[in-house]
Amino acid sequence: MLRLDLSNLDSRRIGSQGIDLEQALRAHKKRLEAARDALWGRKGDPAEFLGWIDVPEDTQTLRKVLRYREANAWVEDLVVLGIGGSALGAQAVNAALGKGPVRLHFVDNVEPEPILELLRSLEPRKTLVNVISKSGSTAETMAAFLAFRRWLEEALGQDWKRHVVVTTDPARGILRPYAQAEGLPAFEVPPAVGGRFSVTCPVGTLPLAFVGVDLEALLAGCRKANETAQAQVEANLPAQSALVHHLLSQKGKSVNVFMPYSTRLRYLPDWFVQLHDESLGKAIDREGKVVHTGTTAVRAIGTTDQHAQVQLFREGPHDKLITFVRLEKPTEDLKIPAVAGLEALDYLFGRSFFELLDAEAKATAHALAKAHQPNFAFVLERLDAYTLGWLMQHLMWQTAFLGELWNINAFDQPGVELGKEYTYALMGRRGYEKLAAELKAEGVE
Ligand SMILES: O=P(O)(O)OC[C@H]1O[C@H](O)[C@H](O)[C@@H](O)[C@@H]1O
Repeated sequence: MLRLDLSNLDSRRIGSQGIDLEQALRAHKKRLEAARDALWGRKGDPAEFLGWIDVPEDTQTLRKVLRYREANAWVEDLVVLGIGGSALGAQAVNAALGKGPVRLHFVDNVEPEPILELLRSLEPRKTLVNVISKSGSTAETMAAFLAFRRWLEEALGQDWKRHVVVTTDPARGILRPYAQAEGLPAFEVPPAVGGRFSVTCPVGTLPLAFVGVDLEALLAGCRKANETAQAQVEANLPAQSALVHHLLSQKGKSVNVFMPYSTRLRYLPDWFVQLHDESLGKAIDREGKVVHTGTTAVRAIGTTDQHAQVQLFREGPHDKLITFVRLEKPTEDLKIPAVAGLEALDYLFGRSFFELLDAEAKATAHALAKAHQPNFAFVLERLDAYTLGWLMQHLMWQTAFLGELWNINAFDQPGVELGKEYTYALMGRRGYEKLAAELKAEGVE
């Protein structure tokens, strides 16, 4: 179960910084319905990159993933080589729900020391490498693959092939033909699913199958989010949270703090930051007009960041919308014991850690509201696969709705290309000689 707690956005509570949600829903009903119908209507067109809506229905692929996991019971360490959308979703779900027995490692940077440290800690015979790249061309992932493939081959000879599994586009890029030529097992990233929307396809499900996540439940939660995204505006949770973002951005809230009260959800903000920022930070709208849309998502974790960032959230610039994720029930709880001689702490004696966590979440949200800082919460009944799947698919929908409201393409990322090309030029890639010369003339070499 997932619900929205919008009480700290209410203009009756926080004044002009807030909104009257009921009135806003009425006023924007037509627009939200048009957005909803446009998204559902375009779903079948691969060029629209809305394939993530239907992926949770694909039980056949899930079965294939689960069969692969069963056939590879020897794996003790699974190394994911992937970056951005090819790593962040699985990383977030693993931290929240992964229970082993396999140890999952993510290589999503090219800093040599951590890669060497990981390589030195692994036993090649017990290690499976999952190289994940939709494009099959991302420099960081490919560099890591070259290194891990060599490491496996040096240790295992021709048997290295049993230790690599590829996840990539069914046709495009260099990984697919390479997997075919070498006879490597390979899973697909559906062409109409962008990386940051891919956690429910084998990009996410394959690594998560090795750490015992209930994938059936995760996908069922995603389907529940789809159901709400189809509903009338009054029951359409993604349309509502998107509207909140839209209206608050119009009130100058250009920063979007995403703050789960959960250490288990510590990587969810990283996943959300990519989803939100890459999708919505756009220079040009669908009509070709210069717009520079976007709000900047910021990571925070409660209670930890109460002691680091909340001072700014409360008293700093009024440029923020704060999104909390709160749990209603713990999976397990721990009593705080009474200790003689420390009676000053008797307000804690006999209470539980979850009670304290919950009190801090509510207290902080209320204290922010008192300072007229708008905030709202996704309230999860508990942290399980179904609810997390629901939340993640909800956030994908929220992003898609915002793309519609802002009339931008939420599914491309043209702004990251030039940096990649400069990298190729600096690395001396064939075909980039002219750009390298330009960079040199500009003092970059
Ligand atoms: O899966 P890949 O093609 O390797 O892409 C990995 C990531 O890199 C790119 O630069 C994009 O900005 C991201 O949206 C993408 O998730």
